[in-house]
Amino acid sequence: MMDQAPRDAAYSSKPLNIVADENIPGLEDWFGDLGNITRLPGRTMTREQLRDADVLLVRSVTPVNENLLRDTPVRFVGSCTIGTDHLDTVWLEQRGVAWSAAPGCNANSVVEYVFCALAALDIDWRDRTFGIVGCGNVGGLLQTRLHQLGLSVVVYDPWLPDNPDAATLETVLKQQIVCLHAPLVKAEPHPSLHMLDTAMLDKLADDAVLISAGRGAVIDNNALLARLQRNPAFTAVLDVWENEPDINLSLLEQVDLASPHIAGYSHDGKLAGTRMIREALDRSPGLRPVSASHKDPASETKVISTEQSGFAAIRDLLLQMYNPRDDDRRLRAAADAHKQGGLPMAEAFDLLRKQYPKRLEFSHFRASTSQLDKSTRQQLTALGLQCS
Ligand SMILES: NC(=O)c1ccc[n+]([C@@H]2O[C@H](COP(=O)([O-])OP(=O)(O)OC[C@H]3O[C@@H](n4cnc5c(N)ncnc54)[C@H](O)[C@@H]3O)[C@@H](O)[C@H]2O)c1
Ligand SMILES: O=C(O)[C@H](O)[C@H](O)COP(=O)(O)O
Repeated sequence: MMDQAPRDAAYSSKPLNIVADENIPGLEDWFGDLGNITRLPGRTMTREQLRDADVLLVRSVTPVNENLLRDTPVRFVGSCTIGTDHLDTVWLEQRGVAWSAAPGCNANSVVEYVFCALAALDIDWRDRTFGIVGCGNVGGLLQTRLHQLGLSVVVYDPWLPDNPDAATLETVLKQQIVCLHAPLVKAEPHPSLHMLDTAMLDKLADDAVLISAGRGAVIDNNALLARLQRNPAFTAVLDVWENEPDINLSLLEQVDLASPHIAGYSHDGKLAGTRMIREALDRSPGLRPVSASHKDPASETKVISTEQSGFAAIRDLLLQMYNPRDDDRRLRAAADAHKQGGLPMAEAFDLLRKQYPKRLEFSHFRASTSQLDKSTRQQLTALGLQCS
């Protein structure tokens, strides 16, 4: 991350021309006071569209590199995402273009997705062992939650050898539930591209559950397809895919729970990304600090309850808040429609993401739990629900 002075000093005294991905929520609230905002589809942005832009705001689908920015006046690039693999940060820094991503903005959303995915598959995690690959904001938060739930977890993160749960990749892959939260890294010394190839996938037990919510290409998708065809009892949950948005439809048929890269798409996580980029821009020397007229929307609280007890109660409450089966159903329906001559799959995948329903994080819910036993209430609290 680099907060560096833009080269044009006059830049700070005039309204900014902001070009932004049309799928960034809260743009007007967080950037409207700075100048003009032009909204464009992120996937197809061109250099020509940036010829008058001072600020470029993107999501993960826009490769930001010399090809896009050469000879443009862009002096600040903000990506309202955790991932940065779409940014050529070396080129940006060489050119003195300030940039920022939004570390951790939707980490909580991804962790909630993991528990809801297990609930949707009716997998009682309370007697399973967990392995986490990549232990940053997402993996680290999942690790903390698992500790709070009193569960056993080992983690593989080559940059964090002192993590108290550190283990080899092989050991992590032998756990009953394996969660992938590594970024896509192509460079040595620790590339993650196809880190799970045929040999590594074979380390997973036949009845393992593999949840992938980092970046698609961390798993060799053809190797995963072969493993699933060989061993249908193996459970795969895929939120991220190789070659998004043009995903492998044979793989989609084989996975147990599928979604169009929306693990981080809670309303809270998306808005946090927008806010963090505004804050980064305000810290950027030479850009005008403006009186903040924007504010976070009032928080909503919804009351939920259940007739169930024990794990069934936890499962029921989680799925009332967010049921990944709905995402799975929509993605499979889009694939079926495509096969019958509907939209190209890549367009359908992007449309599902663009039209994603508003999803609130657990903290917005109060569970009416007086009839539940103490241990169940403690687990719900550890998962982040308010209990009454
Ligand atoms: N599915 C989604 O909606 C969604 C949402 C948020 C983030 N993500 C992806 O998840 C990734 C992780 O998010 P984060 O917030 O934890 O990022 P982070 O940068 O906080 O942490 C990433 C961790 O991965 C580790 N790492 C790097 N190379 C590795 C390797 N080869 N093997 C194992 N670990 C490695 C790093 O040391 C770091 O601790 C992001 O980079 C992003 O690509 C996906
Ligand atoms: O890196 C991230 O923050 C997530 O993968 C994010 O949810 C990606 O969403 P997108 O930018 O593709 O809309």
